[in-house]
Amino acid sequence: MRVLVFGKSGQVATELDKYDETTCLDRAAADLASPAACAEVVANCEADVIINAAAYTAVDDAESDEITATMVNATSVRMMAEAAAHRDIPFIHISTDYVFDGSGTDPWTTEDFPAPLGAYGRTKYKGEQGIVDAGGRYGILRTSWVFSAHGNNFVKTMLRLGGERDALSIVDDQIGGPTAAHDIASALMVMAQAYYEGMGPNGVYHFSGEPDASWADFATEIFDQSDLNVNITRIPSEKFPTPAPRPLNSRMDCETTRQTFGIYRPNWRDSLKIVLDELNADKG
Ligand SMILES: NC(=O)C1=CN([C@@H]2O[C@H](COP(=O)(O)OP(=O)(O)OC[C@H]3O[C@@H](n4cnc5c(N)ncnc54)[C@H](OP(=O)(O)O)[C@@H]3O)[C@@H](O)[C@H]2O)C=CC1
Ligand SMILES: Cc1cn([C@H]2C[C@H](O)[C@@H](COP(=O)(O)OP(=O)(O)O[C@H]3O[C@@H](C)C(=O)[C@@H](O)[C@H]3O)O2)c(=O)[nH]c1=O
Repeated sequence: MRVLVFGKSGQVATELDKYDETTCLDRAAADLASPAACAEVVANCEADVIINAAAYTAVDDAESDEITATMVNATSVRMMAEAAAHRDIPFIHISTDYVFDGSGTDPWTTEDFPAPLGAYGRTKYKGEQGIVDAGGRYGILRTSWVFSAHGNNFVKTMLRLGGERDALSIVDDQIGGPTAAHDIASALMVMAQAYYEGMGPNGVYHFSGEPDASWADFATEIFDQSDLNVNITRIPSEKFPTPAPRPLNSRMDCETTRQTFGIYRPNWRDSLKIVLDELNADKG
């Protein structure tokens, strides 16, 4: 199986790059700000499966730059999916909990209707719709709160801030599943194999680490596992204003993913240990 990955240096793409089956394209090889050029890459590629791991992920910046975010997260995605459909190549894409409005406390199922609160979520939802409209074979994996030893993420922000300060205020009313990039890559490769064998049904799938937690719970575990002594004040979202509103309820029901692909929710505390070990090994 030959898997062509859009994105190379991102958190998930860095983990996908570790698999023998993958070839990863960086921005120079495929710039998602140029949709026609990306569609051309798909039209001419030699791949059995495509995974798109590139995206405009700066949630707050997207509020003031929705045009670029739309180009990268929606227009290019639609055109790449159309080119893949034309050649009958399965197209696997990653989406986000931020397509939901965060209401209620029940885990979101794949049947629930997205209603994004901000520009990033809006552009990601448009990307999903473009893939469905393209009419080819596809799998969309919605995940949440991604962390890894590479790139920008909450774990690395906490380690940096925890090294500078002895007290932090962290939001405690947004609840979701922290998910390690290496677990997402593993799930994507299981899906890729299924689609390659003609067995993966088209659809949207949910995948997040368990148990569900607040950002404050996540920060507490990061500091515990790192032996950093930081006093955490648990605050409501309104005490931490950001340009983009975040959903309060990001819980995701991952049952269909388990039933369809045999992919289980990973325990994020175990995965965090692996990531912290990797960061420590990089330091030493
Ligand atoms: N991060 C998270 O918490 C979550 C992410 N997701 C989704 O998971 C997927 C992977 O995210 P993650 O690995 O965290 O992403 P990162 O933010 O770590 O990396 C984004 C990647 O996209 C690339 N990229 C951005 N703009 C362009 C462009 N115009 N052309 C080509 N490449 C571009 C970046 O390239 P470069 O290095 O050149 O900038 C980088 O490789 C995305 O679809 C994201 O929406 C879903 C839920 C949570
Ligand atoms: C730095 C910091 C953040 N926070 C809060 C703000 C926010 O509600 C929460 C997480 O902040 P971040 O900006 O790191 O995370 P954010 O960029 O919102 O992360 C999101 O990224 C996109 C790409 C996704 O798809 C989502 O699933 C999600 O992972 O933590 C604090 O409460 N205190 C702090 O000191």
